[in-house]
Amino acid sequence: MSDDAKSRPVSREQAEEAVRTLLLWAGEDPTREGLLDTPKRVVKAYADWFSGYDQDPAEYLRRTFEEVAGYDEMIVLRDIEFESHCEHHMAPIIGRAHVGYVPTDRVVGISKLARVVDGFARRFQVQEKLTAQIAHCIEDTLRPRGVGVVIDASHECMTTRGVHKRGVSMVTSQMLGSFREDPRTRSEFLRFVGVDRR
Ligand SMILES: Nc1nc2c(ncn2[C@@H]2O[C@H](COP(=O)(O)OP(=O)(O)OP(=O)(O)O)[C@@H](O)[C@H]2O)c(=O)[nH]1
Ligand SMILES: [Zn+2]
Repeated sequence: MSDDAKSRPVSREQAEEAVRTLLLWAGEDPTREGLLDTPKRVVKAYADWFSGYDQDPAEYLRRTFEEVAGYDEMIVLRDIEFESHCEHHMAPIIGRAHVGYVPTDRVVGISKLARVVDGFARRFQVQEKLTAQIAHCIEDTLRPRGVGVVIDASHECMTTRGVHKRGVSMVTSQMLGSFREDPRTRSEFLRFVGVDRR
């Protein structure tokens, strides 16, 4: 959500006005000194948290390494910390993603997998959708033998409000190709990721 984004149906000023409305609704006085810059700060924070709408995560996977083209074993990036927001309450989802794939001919720089996670996480999300989007993006772009994504995250809409259950985390997975069809590949990935450690 960059400042100069042209396709937004509302302006930054309108977004700031909406924050002022929420402050009023909560019982605050948005004209008191401590809150004067708050709408501006909130909109700036949103621009950061929701910057994923300005990104096409598939673009991060376009540059592949020829030098490792012969490598055909599993590659796993685990413990990728991310922050997202649930689309139901706009509350934070804080967690870790684990991403693995077995390449055919396309291998990417490992940081790009983390960029794909962030590109989808920095949107309003449902964890199942986030998990599937990451896996399908890698499948569609790299055409690997298989891909697996596991996400372990806590939802603040469940910890700071509603049922108030702290320490609960939600685990989701999306396995495609050999990760779905071959039980050995699937269990190798889950062993690498170690989601059963604790
Ligand atoms: N499956 C799934 N559910 C989610 C996710 N994020 C939030 N939720 C749930 O979405 C549901 C929304 O339920 P509603 O009954 O419409 O909303 P609510 O009255 O605020 O529900 P409570 O959270 O139970 O107070 C809640 O059960 C949330 O826990 C997610 O990523 N995946
Ligand atoms: Zn929620």
